[in-house]
Amino acid sequence: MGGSSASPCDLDREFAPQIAQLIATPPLQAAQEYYDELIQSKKHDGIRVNFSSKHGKGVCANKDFAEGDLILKDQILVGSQHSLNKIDCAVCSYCFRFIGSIEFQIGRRLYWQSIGLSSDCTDRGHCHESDVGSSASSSGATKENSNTLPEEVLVSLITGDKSLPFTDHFSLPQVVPCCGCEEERYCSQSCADSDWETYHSLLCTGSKTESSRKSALQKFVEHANGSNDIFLVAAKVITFTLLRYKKLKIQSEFQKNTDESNFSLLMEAWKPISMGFKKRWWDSVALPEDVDSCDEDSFRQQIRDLAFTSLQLLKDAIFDPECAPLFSLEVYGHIIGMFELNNLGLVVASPIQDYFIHIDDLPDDKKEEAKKVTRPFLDALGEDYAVPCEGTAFFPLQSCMNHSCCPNAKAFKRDEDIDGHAVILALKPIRKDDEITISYIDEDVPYEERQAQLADYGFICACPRCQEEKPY
Ligand SMILES: C[S@@+](CC[C@H](N)C(=O)[O-])C[C@H]1O[C@@H](n2cnc3c(N)ncnc32)[C@H](O)[C@@H]1O
Repeated sequence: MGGSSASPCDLDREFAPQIAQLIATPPLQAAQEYYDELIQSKKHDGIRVNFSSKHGKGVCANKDFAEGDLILKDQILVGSQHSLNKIDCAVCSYCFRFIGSIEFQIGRRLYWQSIGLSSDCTDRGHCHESDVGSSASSSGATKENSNTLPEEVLVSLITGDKSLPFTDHFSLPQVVPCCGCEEERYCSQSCADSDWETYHSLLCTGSKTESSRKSALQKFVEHANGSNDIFLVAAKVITFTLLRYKKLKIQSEFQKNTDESNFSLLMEAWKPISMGFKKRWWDSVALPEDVDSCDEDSFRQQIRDLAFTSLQLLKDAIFDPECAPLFSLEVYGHIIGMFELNNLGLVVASPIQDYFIHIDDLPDDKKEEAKKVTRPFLDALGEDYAVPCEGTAFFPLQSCMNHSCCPNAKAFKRDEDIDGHAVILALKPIRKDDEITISYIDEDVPYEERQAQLADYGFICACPRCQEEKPY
């Protein structure tokens, strides 16, 4: 679609040349320098980022890897837990580690479940820890009680008054609340400070925030929660850039305050994001199966309108005239497109699973005793008793890895990987200079299905396996 109807956003016209620079693929040399520096600063000496005319960026091995070797632990640049997943998992909003205690995790999940809020419920406007114990406040309840545990038992798990056996083997970091709002919680003061400095000071809806911004932010969040929570992570990209811009501005105080010098600071602040592979969201998203191809234009127009509504709400809250091009629909669409196209799932396994496995593995006498206490909780949690933390994140190096249906590496969390870092392990021996590939999809399905899934990423796979299995 793109060009078939004019953008509803005035900024798209007013700042067209600046926007073109923001969304352009960075020059090869600048990109190479950026990745070389990043790899050096993070000491990922086993890899390098290469550029080819065929698939753009790709990651190559800088040394031999044996099967099972760790290739890379890639730190999130910008990420966010899915809104609905917040009901199931309490994690640090900065590093995505599980926090509190096993009792806290189990208690809050069963509590929300008991009052009808669960991750398959669509109204999640009221899930604050401060509501615990006052179920009348949860007007969003939509589900029958699915466990029979008394509310006071659940509340005492959350408050720490009740403990479960053997949880001391699974201690989690204490909850450090955001100094402003009830939404964000951390595993340490240092994560709280980093989040504040990097994104959250502009997105906090708490007491430190001026009331007009607060209500605008609340409207933005409500719209994202009711439509697509990818807007929340897109907003974080914008605040990440704005806050970097402000820091650079302070550092370069001696420079002239012209539009030109401000824009070059904005380009510098945007640099880590500029490296991500991007396309306009509404142009690149695959047409859902239930949308007829003759309705494609109107489908794409609807997505663009949805993004525009979200952007307007975000602008009401945090618009900064010095960084106006960043608030254009064109840039917003490319940021969202970056998350859609980069295979950027964030997953952290729940410690609840390890806890119940531990109970099951106890010697018989201890096991019986412990199970008498834990069984009702396990039964109430049901089949999905250990939902992992899930979200969307931009990993600067993992996002340079190309896809193969016969990959030589895999994103895989080991027992010790308890935060949001992406962990890439070798699936087979990899020789120095080989390209490192991962699979963006479930590769254990037939050729046609794989190609259909890869349509979401905007390419047709021609890896050795696909060439072999391609029907003539
Ligand atoms: C996560 S990025 C990978 C890095 C990308 N090559 C770049 O230049 O930034 C995903 C995009 O890379 C391209 N890509 C990845 N694997 C590919 C493959 N096997 N064949 C063709 N294009 C591929 C597609 O355009 C895809 O949407």
